[in-house]
Amino acid sequence: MTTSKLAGYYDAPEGVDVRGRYDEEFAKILTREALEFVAGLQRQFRRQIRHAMESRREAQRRYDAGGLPGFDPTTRFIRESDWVCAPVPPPIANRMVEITGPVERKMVINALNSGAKVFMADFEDALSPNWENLMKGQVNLRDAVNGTISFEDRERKRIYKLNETTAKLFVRPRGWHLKEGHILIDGEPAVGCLVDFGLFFFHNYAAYRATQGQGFGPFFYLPKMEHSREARIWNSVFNRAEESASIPAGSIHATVLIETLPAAFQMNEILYELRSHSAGLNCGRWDYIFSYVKTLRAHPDRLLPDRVSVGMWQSMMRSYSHLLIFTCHRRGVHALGGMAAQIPIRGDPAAHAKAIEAVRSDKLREVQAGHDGTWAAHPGLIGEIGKVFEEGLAGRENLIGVVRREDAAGIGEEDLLERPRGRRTMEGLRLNTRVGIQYMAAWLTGTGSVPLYNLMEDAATAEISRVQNWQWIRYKALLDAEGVELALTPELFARVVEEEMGRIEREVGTEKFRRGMFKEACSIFVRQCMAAELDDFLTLDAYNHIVIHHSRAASTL
Ligand SMILES: CC(=O)SCCNC(=O)CCNC(=O)[C@H](O)C(C)(C)COP(=O)(O)OP(=O)(O)OC[C@H]1O[C@@H](n2cnc3c(N)ncnc32)[C@H](O)[C@@H]1OP(=O)(O)O
Ligand SMILES: O=CC(=O)O
Ligand SMILES: [Mg+2]
Repeated sequence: MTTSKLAGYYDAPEGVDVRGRYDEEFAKILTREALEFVAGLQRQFRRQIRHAMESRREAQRRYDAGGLPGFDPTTRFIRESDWVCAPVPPPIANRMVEITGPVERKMVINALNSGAKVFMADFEDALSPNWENLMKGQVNLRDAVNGTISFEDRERKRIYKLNETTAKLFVRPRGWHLKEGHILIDGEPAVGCLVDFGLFFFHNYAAYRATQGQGFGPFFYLPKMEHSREARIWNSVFNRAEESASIPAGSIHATVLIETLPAAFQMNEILYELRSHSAGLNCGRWDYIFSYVKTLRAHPDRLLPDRVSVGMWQSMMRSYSHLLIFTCHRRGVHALGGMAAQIPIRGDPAAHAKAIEAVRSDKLREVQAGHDGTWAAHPGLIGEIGKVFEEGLAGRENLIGVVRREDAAGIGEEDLLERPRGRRTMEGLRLNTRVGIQYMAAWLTGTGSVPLYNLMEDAATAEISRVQNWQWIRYKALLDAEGVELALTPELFARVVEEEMGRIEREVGTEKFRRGMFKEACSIFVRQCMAAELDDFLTLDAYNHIVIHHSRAASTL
């Protein structure tokens, strides 16, 4: 953490201390009333949040002692009884293609104009949560909701503005585990997701409902939950927000990402908790793979094969997505597919065609399985994905009430836990290392999603690289090195890191390598891969490197 001096003061209410850089634009977001609202949420829910995080640790202790996640016998009645969620709001009945991206100004405009039905504006996997990104993100979303957002690219002499028709906005706040170190509430760092949610809701609910939500909304995505008790907190947060804004109960709708292994056993329970606010579930496949390793960190019989081999074709991934579709459709809500990591490739038509084909076949699998819509990482993919889903939906808005997926009713614990099959290789270790370090270097310098080796990388995909290296080192995995088997020792890993750092320098160029934060990224990544105890999240330790506190002394700027 760094400290420097502050130019002005935010007008913060009693008990709230804003330590982030002062900026007049940010001050329009961080008003006394908005901060009061966020502080109110934190004060009302901090006990439950603390309990939920302690429960996560408690569950992990059971898994570390040899236990496995499973269906909860005490909530069998929720899984087995018939109930449905509140009706789907008409403006979001059709969610065929959803584009996602960080809350960066130009990308927000491009995403809203992209032709996708939904834009998921991301404060999470795709964003490095430094103060500037978070606050500018709030400014950008406010301007987008008000319809006034514009961006000038001086170099390219191009002005960006919103089209007549735009995607419906969903906002993804951070996960429960992340703190907002620039805002202290009663002396404690604020809960990151309550800052993201609270500021967005406070400033935008009225305009959003009037201009885009057709009287409904606002809409959210909720990440990285592990248990329905966490969904219960969100439901209470939504109730409080609706009450304080005097809008009808059930106005807010949220899609929960099923992207942790424990949550796969809690799909019904999560929907039940949020049943008056639900907008279905989404297969967050990348965090899900990360969570498989993390949850089963003490189980040497669960080593994953190379990251590239853990696709949706693996039995455990197929079971998880089919169970999600069955559960959502039974409860009357959308079952969203996930993100294919391929992106358009410039300057190599053959590689580009291959990438597009990979995306097309992933999306075909999704719609044929019964997903109502899916994610796109890049505007250049929307046409192709749209075609696949339009054909699959055949004129319908979604497949709720059409595809029941009764065959998934019998998916059991072993199906969801089955270890993915495939080879573990030195090449896999090298790729994990290169990707992990380069992603971390980007994140430390303010970029949360990057193209690497023609794939989209974000916090979730980078987590897989990290925990997979950790798991392989911890259990001295045997890696295939072009036909020879090598046991992965710390010495071998150290050699690989050195060689891959050399390769990164050659690939990015010496100048960029010198100016970037590759060395810092390398030391964070290596420490995490070699740690005796697995770090819960890549970004927890790294976050300390991007917190900059400004003191209240008069500015010398
Ligand atoms: C696991 C998960 O959580 S997935 C969800 C979170 N991850 C994401 O949302 C990733 C979103 N995608 C991206 O960030 C980007 O597409 C990347 C980083 C993968 C690739 O970025 P780039 O290489 O810069 O893309 P590229 O140069 O091809 O961009 C071309 C144009 O498309 C725009 N663009 C690219 N991706 C997006 C997007 N997701 N949303 C809006 N606009 C986008 C660029 O801004 C650029 O616009 P311009 O022509 O007006 O200048
Ligand atoms: O957030 C999505 C994921 O795949 O992780
Ligand atoms: Mg995720």
